[in-house]
Amino acid sequence: MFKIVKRLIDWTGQYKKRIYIGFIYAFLHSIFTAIPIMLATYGLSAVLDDFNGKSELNPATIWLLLIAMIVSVLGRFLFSYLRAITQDSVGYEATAAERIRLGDILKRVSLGFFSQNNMGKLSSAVTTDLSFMEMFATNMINTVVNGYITVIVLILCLAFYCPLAGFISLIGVLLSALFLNLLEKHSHKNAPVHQKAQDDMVESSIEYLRGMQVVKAFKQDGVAIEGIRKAYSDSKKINIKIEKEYMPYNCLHLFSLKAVSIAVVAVSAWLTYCGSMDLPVMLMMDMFSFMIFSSVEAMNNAAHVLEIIDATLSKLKRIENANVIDKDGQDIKLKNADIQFDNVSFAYDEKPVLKNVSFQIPQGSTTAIVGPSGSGKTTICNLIARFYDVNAGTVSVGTVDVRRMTCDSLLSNISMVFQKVYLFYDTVENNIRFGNPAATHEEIVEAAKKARCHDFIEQLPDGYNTVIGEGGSTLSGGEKQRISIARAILKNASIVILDEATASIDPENEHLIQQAISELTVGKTVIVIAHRLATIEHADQILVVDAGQIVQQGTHTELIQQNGLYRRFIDIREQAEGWSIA
Ligand SMILES: Nc1ncnc2c1ncn2[C@@H]1O[C@H](COP(=O)(O)OP(=O)(O)OP(=O)(O)O)[C@@H](O)[C@H]1O
Repeated sequence: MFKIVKRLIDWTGQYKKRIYIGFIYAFLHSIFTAIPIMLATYGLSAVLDDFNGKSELNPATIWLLLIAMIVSVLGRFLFSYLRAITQDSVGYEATAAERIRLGDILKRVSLGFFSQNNMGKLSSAVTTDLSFMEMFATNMINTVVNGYITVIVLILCLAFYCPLAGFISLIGVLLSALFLNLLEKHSHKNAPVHQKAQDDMVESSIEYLRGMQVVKAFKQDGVAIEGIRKAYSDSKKINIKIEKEYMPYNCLHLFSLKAVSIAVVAVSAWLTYCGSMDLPVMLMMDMFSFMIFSSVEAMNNAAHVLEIIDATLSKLKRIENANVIDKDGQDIKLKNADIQFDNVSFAYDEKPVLKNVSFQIPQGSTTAIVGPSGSGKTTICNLIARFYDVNAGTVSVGTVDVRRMTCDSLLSNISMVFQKVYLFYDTVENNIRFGNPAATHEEIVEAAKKARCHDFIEQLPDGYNTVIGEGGSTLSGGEKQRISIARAILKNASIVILDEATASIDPENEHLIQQAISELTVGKTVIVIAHRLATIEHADQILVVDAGQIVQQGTHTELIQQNGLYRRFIDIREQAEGWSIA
């Protein structure tokens, strides 16, 4: 238990000092808890001695005792308050710091990390797991450490009056610690199972909500909800099993404490009966015996919760230890926006995708990438942005190997417009500002005008302050696309990577999107995964990708004359668009 508490204290990092100062306040609080009882005992003895004629009671002594009792009760509240304000907010602060740390790490890992780690696990780590830490981290430190500080102080006070009672109490605490240890062993075994059930529940719920459109369209709610039902039922079964296993040790722990309380009462009564203990001291012992263990009684929950915290800390550590791809990277200011692939080979895990790919893209030119589905077009773009690291060869941007740069410094040179646009649950203005957090309202409006979205934004109920549904659910596909272009325009990066929409967009929307793209790409180095004939035809260079290799490279005029994949591709596109090249 103390090992986990130590781990928890280390986790609080820069706030550790406040936890230790809190322990001092907890110690003083315990002393001030014992003092009023001891003063009351002294007062009662003095009253009884006076009553029995042994010694005369001085009224000043009574007043002094009363004042001392008031001071010690006030002291008790003061130190309780000081401990709370010093320790209790540490959980919130350490959790906030951990959230920022994880966010920063997840931003810098390879995208492959997200395929290897399921979303349920990652989502519950940054949501439920950290909320759990937020609520229980300092609470548990307080329960365990401050609880034992209190019990030790009270046992010492007890031993001062009656060493035998102090010794019995110590045995009680040791016995309870033994049962807590057994309880902990069970919780240790169950904590990862409990956590997995929790992750499965989060993952199946996310999956169900994400796939709601498909569920509705195919009327398959029964099939879709099957996974959730199983996850919820497994979690229920595991929690009941944990509870059942926990009960016997919990009962033994509480029984040992209660039995010792009764033993202390019995010993003090017997000693009083034999004449070796005064009546007031016996009353004090009885009082102590019922309050001495209250701080240790709650340890059963702490032992169980600490095991879950231990498993959570291990999970957070695994994420923190994820391979950050730019840990040796430097902030480099690029001299130009040339892009170069030298013999690049790349595989997703074991699956080879690109083989010895080499090409050059001069600054300010437009390169169209075409090829069959699954040939590796998106992968090439992902490697320019270093979403993954190459297995062999070099990707250079501005003549610098991308591995020499930090992700932030590389990506500050690149704007990406994806087919699948993601908008955040936030205002339209903040969604556009994502391209440049320092942008003013006027700059945002300017970018929105260039991206042809100003007019429809003005029509929204709160204009630029309208909150967009999660993922952009309250906007049309074309509107979302133009907002993402406005973001890219605002970023004003020298390299633009575009994935042209394949889904059919109505002519009006397509026209507006093309105008927005023209505004975005003017004077930039452009790499476009092209589907429209007009884009392909006007490109300075076309890369034809097939099965992870560049099979043809040149301008439209050069490639159309060759009897290769490009010619066949153009024939198909012409038929699809109803075009004909003379
Ligand atoms: N994250 C991933 N993990 C494993 N394999 C992947 C991953 N992403 C893509 N692939 C595989 O790599 C290959 C190339 O994919 P890529 O997305 O680059 O093709 P593409 O040419 O852009 O296809 P499309 O035109 O259909 O978008 C495909 O076989 C695909 O299944």
